[in-house]
Amino acid sequence: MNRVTAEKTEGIVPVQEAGRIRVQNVSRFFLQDSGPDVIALNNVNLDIEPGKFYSLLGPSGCGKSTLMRIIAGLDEATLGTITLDEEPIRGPHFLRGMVFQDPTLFPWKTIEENIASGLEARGILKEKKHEVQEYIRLVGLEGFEKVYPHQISGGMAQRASLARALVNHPKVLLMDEPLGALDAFTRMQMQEEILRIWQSRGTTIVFVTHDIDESVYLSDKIVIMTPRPGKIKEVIDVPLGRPRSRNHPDFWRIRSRILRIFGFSPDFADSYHI
Ligand SMILES: Nc1ncnc2c1ncn2[C@@H]1O[C@H](COP(=O)(O)OP(=O)(O)OP(=O)(O)O)[C@@H](O)[C@H]1O
Repeated sequence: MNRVTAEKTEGIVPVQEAGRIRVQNVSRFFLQDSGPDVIALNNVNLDIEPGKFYSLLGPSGCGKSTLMRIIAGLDEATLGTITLDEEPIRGPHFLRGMVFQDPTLFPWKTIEENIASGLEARGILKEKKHEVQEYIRLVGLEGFEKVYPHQISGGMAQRASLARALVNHPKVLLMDEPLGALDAFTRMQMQEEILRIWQSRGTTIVFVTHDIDESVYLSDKIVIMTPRPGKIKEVIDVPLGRPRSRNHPDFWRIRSRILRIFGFSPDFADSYHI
């Protein structure tokens, strides 16, 4: 453990055991009054191993958010089942923490109150209040406890929404394009932060992105999805150690393989967003 990790994770209560998600024969159809019905997901099967970092990668409309919303319990599959540790998913639950592209903080609450809101909703804020400060420290927001969301940057707001999910000790953290709205510099900083927190907490992560390099940099496994109908084309292993170098030949090999799967030439160097 490096010095920063040791400093920032010290005092944090032990993590829940990481969860296993099984997606079995899941389809989601959207019936339209006019125009053809949409097959957002078509017979998707995926076994998400506990404690691993998964990315869902694919172009717009391939069903990434739909799959995340069903895992989160915010939407229901038309066909098939999804389980967390063998328990069927029925509705949202704090054991499946969610972070969206828009940090969705309550504007009238301070950062501290926002992070505490999940505990408050579960009626356990009184006994767990000390943990709020621990998570504020874990995500690097010390000194910003009493400020309101409009007073902080997008990156800081995303840290707050990450802390709000983590304070509930989720078994799984679902992150739907959490870095999509950030500038390139903040985005790279946040990639490091997410890795640091994931490595210290051990939670299973499912992370949606359009960015091939981001998926190779972060993930243990990359789930490649394709649209019309939305389905999984391939699950790619990323057998690279950490920390990773974006310039390492093995990094480039995986990146090139993904570009080829999407039908791009591997020397299509500048446009790695799909
Ligand atoms: N509520 C809805 N009603 C009708 N169609 C929908 C609905 N939600 C999603 N869809 C359609 O389902 C398909 C998959 O959408 P989804 O948002 O899951 O894709 P995505 O891969 O997350 O896209 P993006 O990267 O642009 O967010 C798209 O064709 C979308 O238009």
